[in-house]
Amino acid sequence: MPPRASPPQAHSRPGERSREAGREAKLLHFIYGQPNLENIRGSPQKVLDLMNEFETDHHMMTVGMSKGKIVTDLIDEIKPKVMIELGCYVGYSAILFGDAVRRNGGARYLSLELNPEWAAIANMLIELAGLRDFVRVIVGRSDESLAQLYLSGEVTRIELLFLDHYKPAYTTDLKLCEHHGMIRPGSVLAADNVLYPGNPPYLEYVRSSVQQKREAAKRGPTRDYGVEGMRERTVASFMPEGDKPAFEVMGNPNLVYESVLRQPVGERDAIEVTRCVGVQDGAW
Ligand SMILES: C[S@@+](CC[C@H](N)C(=O)[O-])C[C@H]1O[C@@H](n2cnc3c(N)ncnc32)[C@H](O)[C@@H]1O
Repeated sequence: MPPRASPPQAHSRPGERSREAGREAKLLHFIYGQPNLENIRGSPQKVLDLMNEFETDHHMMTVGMSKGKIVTDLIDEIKPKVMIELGCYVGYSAILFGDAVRRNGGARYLSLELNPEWAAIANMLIELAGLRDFVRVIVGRSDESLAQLYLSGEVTRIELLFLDHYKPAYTTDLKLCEHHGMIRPGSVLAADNVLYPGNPPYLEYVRSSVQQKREAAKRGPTRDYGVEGMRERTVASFMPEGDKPAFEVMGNPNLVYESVLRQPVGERDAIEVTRCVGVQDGAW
């Protein structure tokens, strides 16, 4: 069964932002149809401003400005050479964060996206923003792309990872990175949508002690998504029904995390910022 392109479409009510099918391509026409296109070319901020303007009457799945600021502050602090995001969509966060990584002396922004049409739209906007040589959109499912990045030697360590894709895959993708030794002291994770639509299994995992994770690991490696506490609609988004992670993973329960919720004022959602601060020796 082919992957579902987007979450089930809700019909918009009068006064609500449009959820019409194909609005991602409409965004591209809106931006490329601007009379002053040459003024916009090469300016990430001008492209983002137009995306924000389009969002005033269209529902888009972008991280937005207030939550985005939490991540750009992290980029200013960490100055990653390479940053990875899971879930590109039409490129809003790739442009916002890719620009910040470049400004901070970084080398590359890698954006992993399942849907090739949205990846193509993102690429056109990334190009317009002048980030074509800096941001690379990798089409495919995140677990397979992460494994490929590791096995090819392109990424052996996570500096800063932005998680914003299939909600049940946050924990399994993190465990996959742990399994390959990509998460080390100093690695930072920023996870979007942890309050809305919510991601209880991920929050539980990153807030668990080493002891609690060792206990849970006694059940052995899993090849299942944890979906407890998630809405059916969230679980049914993006991935084919009955999908399983590509790999059986265990993770590394010995990693010590410090995790905090960062919720902008007036925002119903939040970003969970998790720092790996150590490794505890010992078997489990
Ligand atoms: C919330 S949107 C990302 C928004 C984007 N980060 C932004 O702020 O502009 C989620 C995206 O994740 C993609 N996605 C869902 N599951 C995925 C997976 N397993 N691997 C890669 N991308 C996935 C979806 O196709 C969608 O484009």
